[in-house]
Amino acid sequence: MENLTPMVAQYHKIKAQYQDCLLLYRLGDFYELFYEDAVIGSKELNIVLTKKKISKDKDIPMCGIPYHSADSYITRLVSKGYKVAICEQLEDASKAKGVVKRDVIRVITPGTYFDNEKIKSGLAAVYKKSDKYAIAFLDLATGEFYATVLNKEDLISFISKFSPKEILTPPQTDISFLNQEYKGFFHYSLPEYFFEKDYQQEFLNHFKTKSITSFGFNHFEEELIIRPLSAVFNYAKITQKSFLPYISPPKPYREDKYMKLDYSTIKHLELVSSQEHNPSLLSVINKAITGMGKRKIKFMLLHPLLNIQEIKDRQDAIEELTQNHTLREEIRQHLDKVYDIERLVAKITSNTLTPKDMVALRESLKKVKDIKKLSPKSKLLKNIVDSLNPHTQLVDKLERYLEDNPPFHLKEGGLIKKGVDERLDELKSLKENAEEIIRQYQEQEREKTKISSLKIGFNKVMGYYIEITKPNLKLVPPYYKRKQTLSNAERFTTDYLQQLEDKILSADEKIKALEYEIFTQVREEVVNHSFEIEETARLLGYLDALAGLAQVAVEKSWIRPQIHNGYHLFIEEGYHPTVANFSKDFVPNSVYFDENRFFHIITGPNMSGKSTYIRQVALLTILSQIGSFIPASSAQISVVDAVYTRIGSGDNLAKGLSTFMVEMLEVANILNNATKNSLIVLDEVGRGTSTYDGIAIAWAVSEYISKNIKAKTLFSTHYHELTQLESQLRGVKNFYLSIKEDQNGEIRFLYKVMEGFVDKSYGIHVAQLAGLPKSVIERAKEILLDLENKKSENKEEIYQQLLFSQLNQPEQEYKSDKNDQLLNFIEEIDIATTTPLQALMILSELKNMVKNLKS
Ligand SMILES: Nc1ncnc2c1ncn2[C@@H]1O[C@H](COP(=O)(O)OP(=O)(O)OP(=O)(O)O)[C@@H](O)[C@H]1O
Repeated sequence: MENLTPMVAQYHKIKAQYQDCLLLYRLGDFYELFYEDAVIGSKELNIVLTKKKISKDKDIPMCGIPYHSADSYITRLVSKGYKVAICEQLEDASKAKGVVKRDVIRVITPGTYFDNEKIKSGLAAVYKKSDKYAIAFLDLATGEFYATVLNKEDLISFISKFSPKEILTPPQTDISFLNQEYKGFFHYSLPEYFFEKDYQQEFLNHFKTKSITSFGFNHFEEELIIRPLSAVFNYAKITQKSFLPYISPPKPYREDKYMKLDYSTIKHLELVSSQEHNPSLLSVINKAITGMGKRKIKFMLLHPLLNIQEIKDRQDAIEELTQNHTLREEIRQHLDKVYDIERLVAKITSNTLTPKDMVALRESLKKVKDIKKLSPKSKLLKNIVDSLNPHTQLVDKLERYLEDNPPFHLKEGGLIKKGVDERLDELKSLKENAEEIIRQYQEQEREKTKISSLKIGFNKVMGYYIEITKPNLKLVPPYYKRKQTLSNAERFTTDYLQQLEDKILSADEKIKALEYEIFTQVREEVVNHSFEIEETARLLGYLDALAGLAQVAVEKSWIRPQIHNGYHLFIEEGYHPTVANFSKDFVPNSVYFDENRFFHIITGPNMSGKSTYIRQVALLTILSQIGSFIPASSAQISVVDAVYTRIGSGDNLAKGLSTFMVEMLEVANILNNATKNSLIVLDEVGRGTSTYDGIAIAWAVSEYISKNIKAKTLFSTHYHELTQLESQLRGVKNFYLSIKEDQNGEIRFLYKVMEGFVDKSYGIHVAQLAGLPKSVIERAKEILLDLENKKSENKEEIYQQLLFSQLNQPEQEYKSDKNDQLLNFIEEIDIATTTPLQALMILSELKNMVKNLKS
């Protein structure tokens, strides 16, 4: 290597250990980036790229960010997926001999950046064995730590529910399928050894256990699950170094406890995030007050329960809170003073805290005592309140020790109250009373010396001194030591004054150091209670979530659905929880599923409310199974094991798959996985291809579900032809969204679901609503009228023939007489009685026939 200055040589040595990171190298008040890092930094942060001279004829690229505002720059880099290594000066630059000692004190990565509340953290490790994926998820900010083994589909859904920012795998593990579904994470590979024996041992040692079965994991999955667990844990430990927050033992994630909600269902039903201006369901029901409560409601929404008793326990709790206003209000008022304890624990244990965080923790824990005074009756609420730990001793100590209004910085003093430490009190009183003490000493010396003009003064150069005017010099006692001679006076000091001066001048520094020491001891004590405090945070979060759901129920007059294990599912006069929120005129609708009517075909013109209705049923079922009340007049909900949806959305192209392919993949997933206890919501399946293919697929899918799966299904469609299934298949029932047509042919949407179907499309009306030019609409109306006025007897026949010729006819036969067929087909068309939709289908078939003929 060329002749490098000692500092550049040090840089190279450190950088070599952090090759995959941008190295922020501390130089005085700046973090500097060099070489390639500087080029990247200046581009990504939009800061000037400069040069640093490292030898007579060599410059290297350099850019710098000020130490005091580094956070915002680091946030930007990390959000873009860079890992940032923070290299600090480890000694006082002014006292260093040679180049200042430096080292990396922490590596900040997208998944481990837990100390910025505006950015979501979350780290996952995935280990693949044959077709199984062991996954561990760790959020350093909130302490969530889960692990499980999943198949590919469930892995996608897990990732979308927990949304980790960083996913770690051994090299060559392909998880690109995740990226196709769920964006928003960075994938890094870790060396194989992170998943192997030594690291596993490190992990077990940390938790002082011999096996992860002690955390509740199954013995037969142990060998697999420990791999991502130890990888994720050791990665956090290695990157965070001494800033690693407290990590509680991992918990098994039991997906079989919860209703299955796959990624597309979560997305299509807009459970936690929505497109455009629609609100998500979460935003409507999330009336929790604390961070813990808000996170708990999100978890509950993404994990509806299957166990009836558990659901009922939640319902009982929410019911009590809706009926007992005082109880609800008191809980919420207490929680209003509770900070995000989980985040506070992370900050305190990782030593990234400010003194204010410690006070915030104290104030939050103090509220537990008040909450424990409440006496709810329902089992779950009682359990929560009884299990809450008031942390009496710790709170007392924090109360006795911590000042109520400490400064922002740890080393500025002002942290510890009086009465905690004698030395500290003495120092403080010395500092506060310095003037008085000096005045008293001056008084004392005046009396002793009989010099009434004796004066004690202070300046920065001399410190404290006793000033005696020239005429009085003869009275100066022998223990006075001369310090300075002025023209008309002399200045002295005494041993006592010297001691006082030392004490007073060093008191401030000593106070700060002593306060910091005491504060650190108190912090240690909090760290030792981390596990119990996190448990308290979780219980408060649960209480907050239940009180929040009760608040929604009261504000919106929602009712308690009856939950049962049978098959039927009735919702009377249900509302869509998010759409109805914004529309005063929302029309309620009912749904009624039982063994004889479980497959509902919903027809109706565009914009008549089909999609809203079928989503509403799914959302109300999900809400019921999280234990929430729902917007309806009454409801009986059978526990469903999964909600599947096939609802078109515009963002599929990003996956590189055609819309139709995505549609079919989703349908395949449903047909392969749904059971009789599932709820399936299909919105216009088959629309993405030619009309005939579409009808054929929709028809066959309906047959398959109603004959083989028998799941409760809502199928909205524009293919009126499907309504014929009602007479052919058991369980199939037709419904339509009604509209009203006045004498002038104007229509009004009534949004009411009725039994049966209407064989009219109203396409022109919707076109009119959409703002097509008036002349086009008028002309279309004329043509339609003309067509409708003429009748045909064999219209249905032709149509049936058209429909089934493709479904039933052997291909060979079809080809042999295609010429004749085409001619017959055209001859048999009765234009007068063909509806616009049928006309379109006929046109499409004609095109197909001509294409066939040509080929
Ligand atoms: N029950 C209701 N009461 C009042 N307004 C409703 C109701 N249901 C739906 N709407 C309103 O009607 C509009 C259209 O609803 P929706 O998208 O469900 O219709 P659609 O029949 O599925 O339409 P398309 O067939 O074009 O997809 C929405 O903007 C919605 O706000």
